[in-house]
Amino acid sequence: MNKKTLRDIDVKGKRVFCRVDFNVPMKDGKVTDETRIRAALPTIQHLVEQGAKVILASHLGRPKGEVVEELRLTAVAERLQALLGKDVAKADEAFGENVQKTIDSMNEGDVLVLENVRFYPGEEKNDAELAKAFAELADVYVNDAFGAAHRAHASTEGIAHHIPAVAGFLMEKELDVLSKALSNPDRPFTAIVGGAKVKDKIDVIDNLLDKVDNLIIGGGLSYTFIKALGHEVGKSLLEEDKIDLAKSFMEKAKKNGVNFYMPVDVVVADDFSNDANTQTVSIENIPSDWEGLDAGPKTREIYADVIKNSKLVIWNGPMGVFELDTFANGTKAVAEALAEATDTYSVIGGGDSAAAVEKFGLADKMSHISTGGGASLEFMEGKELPGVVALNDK
Ligand SMILES: Nc1ncnc2c1ncn2[C@@H]1O[C@H](COP(=O)(O)OP(=O)(O)OP(=O)(O)O)[C@@H](O)[C@H]1O
Ligand SMILES: O=C(O)[C@H](O)COP(=O)(O)O
Repeated sequence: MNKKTLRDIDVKGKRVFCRVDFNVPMKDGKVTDETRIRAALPTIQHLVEQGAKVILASHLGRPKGEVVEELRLTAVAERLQALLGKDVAKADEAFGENVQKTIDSMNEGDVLVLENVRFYPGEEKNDAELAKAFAELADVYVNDAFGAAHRAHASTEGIAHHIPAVAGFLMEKELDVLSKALSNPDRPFTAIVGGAKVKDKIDVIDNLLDKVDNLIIGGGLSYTFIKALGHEVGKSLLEEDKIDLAKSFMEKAKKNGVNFYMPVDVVVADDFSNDANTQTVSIENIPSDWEGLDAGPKTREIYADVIKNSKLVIWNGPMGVFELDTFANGTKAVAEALAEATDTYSVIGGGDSAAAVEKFGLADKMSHISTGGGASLEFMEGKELPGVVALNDK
């Protein structure tokens, strides 16, 4: 990586403003998935061990510049305290006089969690004054929030222009894995793109077609491709205005010598529910009143074979409506094939695909599960991440 990291600086006795992504799922005031907190531990532990005064900042949810009681970071700070096994203080604001006083009284190795940075309208606007106010709290800025690196906000981008700014260990690892995958991949290299809409995946499919050996299309976006082949898709998800684009992707695959895989059979249902009537049909025979919600058994077998014969697989987006058990088999087949393919390096692109492998209990069998949904997608699209660009060059 051409950016400075924690390894390049001495933090002893320094006040370190460390941006993390503690945007974790919550229910009834409790953290329901602490993956992102755990992922930030190596950086936090390093800062503690090196004797820094550790000031942690994060957003939680989308409070839109206002204080939303349920989106305070108090429960998150409690989880962090339990995971770190040491006291973690929590401020009720993210900058200002009170916060300054708390920081003045910190000792080396102390940890403080600031309040949700999105309680302030200036955060998402990347307001220069707010960025300066954050910077005044600290001597050094560490960005470990890969999941928020695609956002140019005051605590992810603006602050980096005021004090020395480096990447944390999680940020470094995420960028290393994803850049190696895209710039110097082990081959055969397979990308699996699923999820709901073609429109959200246009740039990622386009960019991947220049890099991969195999492209697998699945999930709701398959139906626009099935329609592009001239078949009817019944009540399945279809983006009429993207049919020509789907055709152009198939042509680009051919031109680039990329093996293009899409479903050959699908599971259709008469209702969007677990108790729906279902049948498996080939893509030429989707009944007009039914909706395709999962990959069929032949498709699953083909996808599993491609995966097992790959050296590197990156996966973004589920193969069906995996949240409903009746339609989870396609997504599960992909997750299981990745788990069984021990010679294959698997990169799960955050978001729903990460939730799916968790749900199937296969998370520990994957080589790398990104903590970034939107961020990993934008990276795979070939876009620069503002939170990374703003860091100091090596
Ligand atoms: N055949 C289908 N019909 C309708 N919805 C589908 C189908 N297959 C998958 N989905 C839904 O797609 C949703 C996820 O797709 P979406 O494009 O929103 O995000 P994603 O691809 O998971 O992106 P990320 O992984 O970055 O969060 C899931 O909720 C899943 O139920
Ligand atoms: O959950 C995420 O993808 C990140 O924390 C970014 O959150 P955002 O989409 O609300 O900016």
